[in-house]
Amino acid sequence: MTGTIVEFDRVGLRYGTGAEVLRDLDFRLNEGGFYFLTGPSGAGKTSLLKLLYLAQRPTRGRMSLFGDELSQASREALPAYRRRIGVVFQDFRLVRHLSAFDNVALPLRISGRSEEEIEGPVREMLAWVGLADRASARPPTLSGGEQQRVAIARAVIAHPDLIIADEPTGNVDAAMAERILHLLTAMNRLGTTVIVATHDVGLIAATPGAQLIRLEKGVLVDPTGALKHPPAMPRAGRPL
Ligand SMILES: Nc1ncnc2c1ncn2[C@@H]1O[C@H](COP(=O)(O)OP(=O)(O)OP(=O)(O)O)[C@@H](O)[C@H]1O
Repeated sequence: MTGTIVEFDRVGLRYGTGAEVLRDLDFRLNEGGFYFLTGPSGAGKTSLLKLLYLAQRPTRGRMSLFGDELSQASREALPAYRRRIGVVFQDFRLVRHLSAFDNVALPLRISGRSEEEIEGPVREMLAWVGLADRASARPPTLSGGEQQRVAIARAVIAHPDLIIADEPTGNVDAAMAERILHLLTAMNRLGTTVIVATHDVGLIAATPGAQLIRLEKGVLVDPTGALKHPPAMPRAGRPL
């Protein structure tokens, strides 16, 4: 896989009339790549992910997704692109009145799959994230870590072309973090491009094939070469 799935060309983002929180972002993500997005709190990681999952438009520059230039695309054009993306939000964003099963089933239902095609994969995915016995529970009755696992299952169930995960292991223990990473790397091996924002050095160290993108105060610290010549992987224990 050698195609470009994401391309940013001097992209900037500001909220309202504030200062730019992202500046001059110039980078590419290759189809089938596994990327970690790191940087201090407030550096702009979530903002960059919001651009990628089309919840924010760049205020400057050009951005392409799946080969199409989208900075000026109409609002009506965006849902078709969003359906190709699985997102794990930092705050989960589960549908409160739906069970864990129905939350995970949502992307399959949206894509028109029959109930027979949905039942097995959803049960299997819930079992994988350790929630087989919580299938009928609604999000408000689940712990933060359980909600996070439902959110991850929902993001990957329909085998999207791109998975975007914002701190996907922030609320789970080390064993579950390893399981989640395994799930993401398995999806990646099947061809899905994965980008994970994280402060978790252990997660990065456990993913030798991944590339690092680092943001500091809204700019890529290696804007020209971060991805063409990725920096060395950090050693466990070194702060990100
Ligand atoms: N909706 C918003 N309106 C105004 N400013 C915002 C908004 N969202 C984020 N910001 C600002 O943009 C900057 C980058 O925030 P962002 O959440 O992208 O950082 P982050 O790197 O994801 O941080 P963390 O690691 O703490 O999640 C911060 O200064 C933040 O206050």
